Amino acid sequence: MSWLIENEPSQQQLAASFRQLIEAGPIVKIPGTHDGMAARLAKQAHFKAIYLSGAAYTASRGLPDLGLIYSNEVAERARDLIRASGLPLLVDIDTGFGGILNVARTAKEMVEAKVAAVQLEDQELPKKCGHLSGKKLISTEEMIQKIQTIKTVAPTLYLVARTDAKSVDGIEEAIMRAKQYAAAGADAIFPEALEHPAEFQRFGLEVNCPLLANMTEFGRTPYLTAEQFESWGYRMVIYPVTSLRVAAKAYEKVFDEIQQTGTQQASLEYMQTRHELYETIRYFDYEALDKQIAKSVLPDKE
Ligand SMILES: C[C@](O)(C(=O)O)[C@H](CC(=O)O)C(=O)O
Repeated sequence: MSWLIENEPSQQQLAASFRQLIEAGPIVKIPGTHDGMAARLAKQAHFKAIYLSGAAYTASRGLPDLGLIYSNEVAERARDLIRASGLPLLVDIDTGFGGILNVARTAKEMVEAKVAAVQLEDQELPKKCGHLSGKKLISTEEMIQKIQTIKTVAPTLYLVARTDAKSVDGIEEAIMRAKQYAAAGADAIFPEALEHPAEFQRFGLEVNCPLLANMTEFGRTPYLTAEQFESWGYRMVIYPVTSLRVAAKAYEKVFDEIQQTGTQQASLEYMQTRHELYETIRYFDYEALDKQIAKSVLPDKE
């Protein structure tokens, strides 16, 4: 799918595909794609759904993940990813960007952007990365109201409710909240920052609802495979910040090389070539749309 040259599914179709993927199994591996290029490459790698991470989105703007952003900004990036890939997108909407009315506005904007699914967390503002210390939670009642609001104003959105309670009040509280969020209408539960396989397993046994595992890097969760999560009953696993971390390290390295040597030549083999780049974004199909643009011929050397 590419915005101007292919038909784009509707929000309802994308949300239904997302739900169907989760229900049908096997576990859905959902990579974070922080921009349109990453979204297209994820599609090229045959992923069936993609994720827009709050941490990666904010970092891509040079900002910390501390609740500094607004729903319309995230919706705009979400729209880019959907236009670029045509894939069902799960968006991290943090706390919903405020209180109940802000949650309602966010949900509406996500539907307008053709987002298939959203992930809402039970932290207070300013929110923090789930794997850091010092988080504060809103009450279970307030989170339930937020969940019900989304279901009322945007019934087609697939809703993943995240609880950060494990690292604040312990696993019993996290399980209790998860059950209440599912009863309030959440389609799936995301238990954040679990630290041991036994905790993932316990959640799987006690919470009777589709579950999402967060396989972020350098966090509290040990590196576990999609197959392991699946064996404990999980239906989705996200790799939220991977694309951004890998890309950032790569350009950190090449910037250093240019500073040190005055040329980027030693890095050419790690780059997407001009040809590969144009293939990814379907450059020539866009060019062909306008007969006034002469068809480009690429230099032999890539
Ligand atoms: C899932 C998450 O909310 C995100 O923004 O992608 C983060 C990821 C991270 O900071 O590594 C999280 O709070 O786990």
